[in-house]
Amino acid sequence: MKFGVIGAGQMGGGIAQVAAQSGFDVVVQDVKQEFLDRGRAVIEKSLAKLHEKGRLTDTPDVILGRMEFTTDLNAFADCDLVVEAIVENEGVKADLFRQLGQIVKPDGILASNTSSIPITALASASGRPERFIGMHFMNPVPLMQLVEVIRGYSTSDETAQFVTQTAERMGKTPLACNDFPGFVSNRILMPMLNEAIQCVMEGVAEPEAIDGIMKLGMNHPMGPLTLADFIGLDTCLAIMEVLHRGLGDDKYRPSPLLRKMVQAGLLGRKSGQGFYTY
Ligand SMILES: CC(=O)CC(=O)SCCNC(=O)CCNC(=O)[C@H](O)C(C)(C)COP(=O)(O)OP(=O)(O)OC[C@H]1O[C@@H](n2cnc3c(N)ncnc32)[C@H](O)[C@@H]1OP(=O)(O)O
Ligand SMILES: NC(=O)C1=CN([C@@H]2O[C@H](COP(=O)(O)OP(=O)(O)OC[C@H]3O[C@@H](n4cnc5c(N)ncnc54)[C@H](OP(=O)(O)O)[C@@H]3O)[C@@H](O)[C@H]2O)C=CC1
Repeated sequence: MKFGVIGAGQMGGGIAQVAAQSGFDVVVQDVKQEFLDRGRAVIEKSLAKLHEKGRLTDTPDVILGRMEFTTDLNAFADCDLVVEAIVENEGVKADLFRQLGQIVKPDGILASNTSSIPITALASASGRPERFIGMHFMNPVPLMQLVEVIRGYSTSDETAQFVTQTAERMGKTPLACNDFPGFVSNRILMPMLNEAIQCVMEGVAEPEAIDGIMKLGMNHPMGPLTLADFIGLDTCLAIMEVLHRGLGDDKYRPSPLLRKMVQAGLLGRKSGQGFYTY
């Protein structure tokens, strides 16, 4: 199977890595060579770590040998499945899917790793809504079990079955849900992270204490502010905006502090500064 991934950021890189670990031939595309180089370096580091722990069936070199890195979208022409993992912005994703619908072979399946954006709207933009689906991996992809599989209004049974089986071949556990803003994962997770940010703004406690309370008191593996920094505060804000707009309820209003931090360029781990310094 030929597996395409668009975006060599934290999610795209992880998806491409796990696809190659599973034996698929993988093409990764990003807009600039420097993003591809950075993505490849992250994959190499992750593979080295997994190899050291005896968790790979092939060597990192063999796995990397199945991967091709390119800035050319035409490289997706003969892909059986293309998963998009670019910025969480509906307009930008829709533009990309409009192009991909023209490039990828007619029986190829297109999928979005979006955290929250309506799958049905992206499916319409692609011009092949029956062969379009949400395939939502969790961060960090090499370590997390779940793939949320989201059917759009016109997604065919064959497409859903193919993507479910592909997720299983990647060693993941696919779980199905319907096309509502934020699906299940982020409808439940993101308001909690937003509330933790609101607690910082209102001075309820220091960030370390908020995270410590949720880790020690609720057995969460990461505190909510550490997790928001890890996901990216820009992505968290984009998801809250989709929830707020899409569900029309003020309980999903993004915290003003979250908005302000994104405006200031404090995006969390990826920019070196968020609630913590990296
Ligand atoms: C926003 C969305 O749309 C949806 C989302 O994805 S929301 C985010 C969902 N993800 C989460 O909630 C993650 C919550 N965090 C966790 O589950 C855990 O902290 C974790 C699995 C990330 C890390 O596990 P951990 O037990 O806390 O410990 P940690 O010691 O940091 O890491 C375990 C090992 O994995 C390694 N590791 C971390 N990331 C890795 C990666 N990408 N590849 C390979 N190895 C990795 C670490 O280096 C570490 O190795 P050592 O044991 O040799 O030191
Ligand atoms: N972060 C997370 O925890 C999770 C995120 N997601 C979703 O995955 C997607 C990607 O998120 P994430 O990996 O964190 O983001 P990143 O910012 O790490 O990576 C996005 C990558 O896509 C590139 N890109 C932007 N626009 C285009 C384009 N038009 N064509 C090709 N590449 C492009 C970016 O380049 P540039 O740097 O120039 O913008 C960047 O390299 C989002 O939809 C997000 O909601 C899903 C699950 C978890």
